[in-house]
Amino acid sequence: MDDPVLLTGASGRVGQAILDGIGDDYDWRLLDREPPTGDTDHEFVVADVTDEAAVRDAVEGVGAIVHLAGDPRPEAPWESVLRNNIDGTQTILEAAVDEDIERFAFASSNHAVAHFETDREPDLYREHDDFRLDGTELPRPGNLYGVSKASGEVLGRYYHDEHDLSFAAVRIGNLTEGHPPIDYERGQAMWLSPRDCAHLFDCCLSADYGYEIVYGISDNDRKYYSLERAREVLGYDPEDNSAEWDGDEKVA
Ligand SMILES: NC(=O)C1=CN([C@@H]2O[C@H](COP(=O)(O)OP(=O)(O)OC[C@H]3O[C@@H](n4cnc5c(N)ncnc54)[C@H](O)[C@@H]3O)[C@@H](O)[C@H]2O)C=CC1
Ligand SMILES: O=C1O[C@H](COP(=O)(O)O)[C@@H](O)[C@H](O)[C@H]1O
Repeated sequence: MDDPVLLTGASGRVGQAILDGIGDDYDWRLLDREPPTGDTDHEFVVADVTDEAAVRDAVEGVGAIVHLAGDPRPEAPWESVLRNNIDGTQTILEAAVDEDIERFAFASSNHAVAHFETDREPDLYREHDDFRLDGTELPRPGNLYGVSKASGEVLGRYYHDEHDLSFAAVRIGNLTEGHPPIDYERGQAMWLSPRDCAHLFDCCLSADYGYEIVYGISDNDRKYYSLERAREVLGYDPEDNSAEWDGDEKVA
């Protein structure tokens, strides 16, 4: 990718994991509504993703977009997810197709499919259980935040079908600063390490695809999300496994 890549929500946890991992590999244009707290090596746009004029300026000249900006709280109220997550995503997508960008990677979430866990927990969190979601299932959100993430996936489907935009939704599990403790079974099953996160979004920026929904977790022994589609289409090859960690400590 020779053209700049726009990274929205760049100041957050996922944005920082991506920049820590592949910050030197692309010409980044960062966007966040909060100004950077320290020095940054990259161009930084302070803007809200619902501000259409600012978004159009930010998208000008970029070849791809990694769209992370939004309200990440599972308990976020409707007003917030409607504005920040749904309207913000539509604003960026509309600008993206007008700019004819090549690839669009979207931070979706495990919360878009949380109700598949209902009636299956805790068994599905355990190694012996072979239940897997593979990205072909319809959403079953567990909260309004999950509804907003499912809406982002559907918006991507529309912009792909209508405008031929390459769109990859990554249903991120749980990228935590301190790794989930070994006895938090759900967290262990959903863990995405910072380096696997950076690698996965790198794949989204380099692979050829049309419309994809993939799961964003590490290669955990416990899992109920399949990694097959991410491996096959994007070339995702995760290095980490939550079973080898307890909190910040490597135990295997
Ligand atoms: N951290 C995780 O484990 C997971 C994160 N995600 C998704 O990944 C994305 C990033 O999440 P985190 O980095 O964890 O959240 P975060 O809260 O650390 O970062 C989000 C960033 O987006 C910015 N932002 C929020 N609304 C904005 C707006 N309207 N305009 C411009 N900037 C805005 C915030 O200022 C913040 O810097 C979110 O969309 C979240 O839903 C999905 C699943 C799991
Ligand atoms: O989508 C998200 O999911 C992670 C994990 O959620 P949890 O409810 O299983 O802990 C969450 O940490 C993150 O804030 C959210 O954006």
